[in-house]
Amino acid sequence: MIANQQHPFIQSVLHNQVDAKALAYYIQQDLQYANAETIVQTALVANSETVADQQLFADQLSRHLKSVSALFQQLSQNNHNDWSQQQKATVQPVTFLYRQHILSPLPSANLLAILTPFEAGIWLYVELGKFLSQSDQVRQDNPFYPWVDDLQHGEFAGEDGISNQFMAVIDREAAKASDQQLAVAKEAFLRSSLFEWYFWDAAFKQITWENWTASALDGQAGDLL
Ligand SMILES: Cc1ncc(CO)c(N)n1
Repeated sequence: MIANQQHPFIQSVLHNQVDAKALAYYIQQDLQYANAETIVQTALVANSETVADQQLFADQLSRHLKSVSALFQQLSQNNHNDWSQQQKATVQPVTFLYRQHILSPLPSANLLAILTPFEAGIWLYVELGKFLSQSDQVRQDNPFYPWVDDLQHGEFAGEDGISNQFMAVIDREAAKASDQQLAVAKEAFLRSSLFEWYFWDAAFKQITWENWTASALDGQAGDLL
């Protein structure tokens, strides 16, 4: 989490120096990540054992779909990007890997396994939102302001926010899990935090499959992009 706070992309937000190309890449790739989150949330509904859990996940899925388009339209407008062009971008390498990471536990049909890597991303976003908001440096003229505002005042943060509600489900399910299931869940949580860092990094450098291909094929793969 601290590494995420210190990442140059987040630092550029803090200093109102977000690069327009990095933000455009972030918007397009996060929309693709959000589509994977939609699939994860349908699996959470499908694998719930009570109507109360089904309702929790279905209600959040509905809010997710509303906020995804509202927030990303606002970010696109702030960044002078055409909203109609943002939703059909190629899924780039890091986005591809992170999506696979949150989708991979779906066949397990296990609530703890499916919820943990997905909630880790929400938790990290809430914490980063808090970090940026408490810095008191991100104002309305900052193109990333709607993101910070959404995470602080939206449905995610706070005592009764969805992140805490999902954490409570994780704790409840963890009490019934085997040591091996707990170890897998913990690893999945940490890997999501790592993927979050790489997601900022990919946006900061606008990493594409073309970059990866050139880097691998021209034999100058020195720095891992
Ligand atoms: C990459 C990423 N992680 C977490 C969230 C929170 O839902 C998001 N929208 N995108």
